Amino acid sequence: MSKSIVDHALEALLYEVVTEPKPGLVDPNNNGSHSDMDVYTFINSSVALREYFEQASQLGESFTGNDLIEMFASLREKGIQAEKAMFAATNNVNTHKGAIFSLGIFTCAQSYAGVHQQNVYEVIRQMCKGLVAHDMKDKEKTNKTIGEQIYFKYGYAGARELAESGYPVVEKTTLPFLEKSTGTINQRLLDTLIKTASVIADTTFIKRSGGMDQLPWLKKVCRQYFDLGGSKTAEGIEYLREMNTIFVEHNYTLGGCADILIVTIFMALEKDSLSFKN
Ligand SMILES: CC(C)(COP(=O)(O)OP(=O)(O)OC[C@H]1O[C@@H](n2cnc3c(N)ncnc32)[C@H](O)[C@@H]1O)[C@@H](O)C(=O)NCCC(=O)NCCS
Ligand SMILES: Nc1ncnc2c1ncn2[C@@H]1O[C@H](COP(=O)(O)OP(=O)(O)OP(=O)(O)O)[C@@H](O)[C@H]1O
Repeated sequence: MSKSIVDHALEALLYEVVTEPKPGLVDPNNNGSHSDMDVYTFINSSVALREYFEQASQLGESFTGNDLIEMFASLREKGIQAEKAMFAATNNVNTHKGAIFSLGIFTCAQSYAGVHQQNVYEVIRQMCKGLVAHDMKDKEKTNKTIGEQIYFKYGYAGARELAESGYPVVEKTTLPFLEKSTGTINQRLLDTLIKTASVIADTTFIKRSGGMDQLPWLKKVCRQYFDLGGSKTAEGIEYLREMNTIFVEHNYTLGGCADILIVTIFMALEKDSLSFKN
């Protein structure tokens, strides 16, 4: 088992939650739009997930079959157990459901890619081939998850769609953006979070804002943040605090963007491109 991959997965979870000020999301100073959790809940949840990331990494290292869809099926079983471990550690609060899915995929795929000298995004595409069709075949299902409801209403498959396409947004946009960014790690991660919010459609935001209509507004405020100089200016930071106030008023959040930030941090740590850069 590759120790550093597991360490990087846990570091990615913790780097994300300590980054502040984040609009709507939990950070050390503020619970954002999440009254049922705080930064300590996230620490408990992260530590409880170590075993899962060890299993995900081990699976990627040891899988010898030809069909990576089978590796993903096996990862998902472990993911379902990990969700139980998360709920047990958080008093039944959903801290890391999206991260169990996305970061679990990255941890497993990166381990497999290391052993087989393959491209991690290509490995993910092979693992998640047909995922949306596989998960979204029952329109009549009762008790649909938010992701399923959004898919059947708008045809957008959120976290599953990004996984099936091999996270092009990470490979082409958020990771290069983070790698080029400068400043403290906090500044670089804040800018990368807002960059992420300007390029993906986050189903937690769609759910909390009641549909797709507020997505153009979100893109506009992200642009405004960068026009003000982003995390390197006092105006940019003040704007994030104002965004947080608006997010809390409307109960908006960016849970999916946080997950994409987490996997972006994970890849940057794996590539050793996240040290302090002036
Ligand atoms: C696909 C997942 C994320 C959940 O699906 P669900 O239908 O509940 O989706 P929903 O859209 O509500 O999203 C869940 C979480 O994904 C994250 N997310 C939202 N949008 C995005 C996005 N565009 N990109 C990445 N992550 C996103 C958020 O954290 C959100 O809370 C996963 O939990 C899952 O497969 N659940 C089924 C049970 C399972 O197999 N669990 C084990 C997973 S390894
Ligand atoms: N720092 C963070 N703060 C808050 N949420 C985060 C953070 N990082 C990641 N997330 C993601 O946001 C999701 C939580 O969103 P949300 O609270 O809307 O879900 P829920 O608890 O299922 O729904 P609700 O609270 O509406 O009942 C988690 O799955 C988690 O992956």
